[in-house]
Amino acid sequence: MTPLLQVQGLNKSFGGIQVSRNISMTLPRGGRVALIGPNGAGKTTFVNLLAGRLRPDAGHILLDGEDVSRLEPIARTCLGLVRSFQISRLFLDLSFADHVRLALLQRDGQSQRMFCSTRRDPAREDEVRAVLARLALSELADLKVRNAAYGQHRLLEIALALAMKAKVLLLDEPAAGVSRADVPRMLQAIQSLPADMAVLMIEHDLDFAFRFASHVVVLAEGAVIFEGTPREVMADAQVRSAYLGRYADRVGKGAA
Ligand SMILES: Nc1ncnc2c1ncn2[C@@H]1O[C@H](COP(=O)(O)OP(=O)(O)OP(=O)(O)O)[C@@H](O)[C@H]1O
Repeated sequence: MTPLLQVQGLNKSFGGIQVSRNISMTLPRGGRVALIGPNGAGKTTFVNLLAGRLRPDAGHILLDGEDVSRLEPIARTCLGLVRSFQISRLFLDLSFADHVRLALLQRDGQSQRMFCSTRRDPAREDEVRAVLARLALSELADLKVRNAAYGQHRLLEIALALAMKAKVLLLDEPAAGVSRADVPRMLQAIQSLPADMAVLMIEHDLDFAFRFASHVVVLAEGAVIFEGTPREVMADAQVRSAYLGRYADRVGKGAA
């Protein structure tokens, strides 16, 4: 079966410095993959290439077999390759339910309707409630984004990807900046996403990444240096020296 997402030989340079080196990987339907690596390894650049914010110098990105490498970000989003919404793009004076409603309207190609009609479609309202409930956000339905906590904003970003019916969700450090107490809730939210949605997450918090992922890709100096299960990644000598060092030792001791 064709993998949902296929990345073939992506290269990207900035001013003569190669930041992505011949990156290839696949993501199956429902895959849960963490992308890890040291600072400057090229993780964000890679996600920018996938999402369409950057164009590769060479290589291809195929979604469901269709080459999307030259498409604009919005066209990729419409095909189901969705990057988690950035907090800076939320509307402070709209509620959580409003945001989900807008995402559903956009998904269904009806976003112009919000200007033409104030009538609420009962089926859509059911869906708004279902999306919020899935992420345990029902109680915040009427809360304006302005009055919500940072961790709640980040949960809303995931709710929007759910509403958009993402096939592949790209998450850029979902736990970053979230208070320690809220991290388990974030993990739970991500784990509650539909089983057929593939999720690729960049994450510096390795405990978080390894709890989420069944497969881990390690980038260093722009290239994939290792892929495997969290256990295999922690056991690999090259990965330990390039990146994991103290983390793997700490976890190893903790487990002993
Ligand atoms: N637009 C750009 N122009 C020039 N250099 C860039 C640009 N974007 C990224 N870089 C460089 O590319 C390299 C990889 O950066 P990138 O942000 O992709 O790494 P990263 O793995 O996401 O790092 P971090 O974990 O610190 O966020 C870095 O050396 C960075 O300075």
